[in-house]
Amino acid sequence: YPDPRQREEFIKMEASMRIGGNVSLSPEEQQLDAHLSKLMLEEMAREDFLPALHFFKARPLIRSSPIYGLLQKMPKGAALHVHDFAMVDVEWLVRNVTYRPHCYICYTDDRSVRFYFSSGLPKPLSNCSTWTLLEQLRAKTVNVTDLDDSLMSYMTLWTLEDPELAYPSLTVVWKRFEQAFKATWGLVTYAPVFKDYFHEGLLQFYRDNILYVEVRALLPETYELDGSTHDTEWTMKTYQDTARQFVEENPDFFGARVIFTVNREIYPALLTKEVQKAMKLQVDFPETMAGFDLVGQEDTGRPLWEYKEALSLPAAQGSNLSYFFHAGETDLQGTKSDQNMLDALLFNTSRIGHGFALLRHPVAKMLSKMNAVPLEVCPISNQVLKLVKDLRNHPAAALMSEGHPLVISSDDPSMFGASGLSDDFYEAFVGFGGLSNHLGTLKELAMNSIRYSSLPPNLQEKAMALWQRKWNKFVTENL
Ligand SMILES: O=c1[nH]cnc2c1ncn2[C@@H]1O[C@H](CO)[C@@H](O)[C@H]1O
Repeated sequence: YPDPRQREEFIKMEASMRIGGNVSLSPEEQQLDAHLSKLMLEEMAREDFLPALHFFKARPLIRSSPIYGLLQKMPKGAALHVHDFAMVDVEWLVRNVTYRPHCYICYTDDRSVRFYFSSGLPKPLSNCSTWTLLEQLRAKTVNVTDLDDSLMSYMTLWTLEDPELAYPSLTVVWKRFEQAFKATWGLVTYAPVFKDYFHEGLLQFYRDNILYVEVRALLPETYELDGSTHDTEWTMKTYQDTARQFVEENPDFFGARVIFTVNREIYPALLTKEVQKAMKLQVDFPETMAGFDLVGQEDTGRPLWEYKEALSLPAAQGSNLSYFFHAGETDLQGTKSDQNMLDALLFNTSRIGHGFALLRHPVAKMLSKMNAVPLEVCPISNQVLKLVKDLRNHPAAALMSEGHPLVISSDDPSMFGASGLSDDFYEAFVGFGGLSNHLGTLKELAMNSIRYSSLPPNLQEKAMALWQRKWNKFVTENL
């Protein structure tokens, strides 16, 4: 006959192992927590459990849920995993950016679009129609709203169609995903737009109650109307200036740092130059440069190990360049890329982007836990990019239950129709634990995002103090 006291102890033990399991709550926090539990019960009693639905179908229901309302108001800390050109909703790109003068458009053979700002007719692109000035196209168009809606649809995966029909396979969804970035490219690399885009991106995160952002950035050349270009340093400096300006305008925001990224299609011999560039940026922009990463589809890209020579340079040269590798964003087991998490850890990565495959790699999992190398978990991204259907089955649900270090982020909110971090927090909070989660979970997730940021210790302390003030205010205002 089982001993009921021992049973009680085991249950407590599990609860305390969870993320947030040991966070102590003030009387006010306990009151809010009780309210939150009631809301969670209601959420779980719904006929459709929202994290089990595809986000494209769940979004309107999520947005009207009281839990979402709270999560939106909650100070969520930092967004540590977001990509440069997927921060701002596409509505802003179309309604603001494409209405600026000198904006040309062409339609590609594979049903996408390209944009380019130019004082004269741009040079023709292969596999693209002739360039048309958007202003003229709109003047000739009867239903401009339809035209604008169609422009938006090229720059996001978000659709009202059945997502399973629109994106039947991983290959298809990734192709459309990269197409959407290409469609965005000519708008966001136009120098005047580049600045405004980042400012708007910070604003959208700030409005979602996030106080600090780390951007994965390709740092491309940007161009002007006359076709002249600016180099990587310009791009980096513009990030720095824009972040500083934003903090001046909004003193309760903590700023932004940049993780320089290169696509993992690059030839290994060519990565050396990129890593050297990263080391130089680290010296020239110590305030803003956070580190280096490789991006793009992991299954089809080169495994990290093929880049080992280039990636060994910083240590050999005494550079303090940090790594923030994407790794384990794959479903394929036993492939070369399936070792990326281990290799990321061997290269001393500061965090792991995704780590979706971690449960299948006990050694990598142990190293990540022992060395406190957190995963950047992006629930909606993993669902839309077809790694998991029902978010209750996301590996992070298990990892959260055993207190594995992780943070929640949104990856590419504009691509998925998400906004800031709130949608991903909803999926994580409700989907990865249901009633086992509580206010302590949310508190620890938010604190993790500051603790595991690339900010130096003295700034981390300041950011944490700022977050704590906001948190206390949030708690008292929502009792
Ligand atoms: O979830 C992701 N995994 C890997 N790469 C990504 C993800 N999201 C975006 N990018 C990469 O970042 C570039 C834009 O900066 C995109 O072109 C894409 O290759």
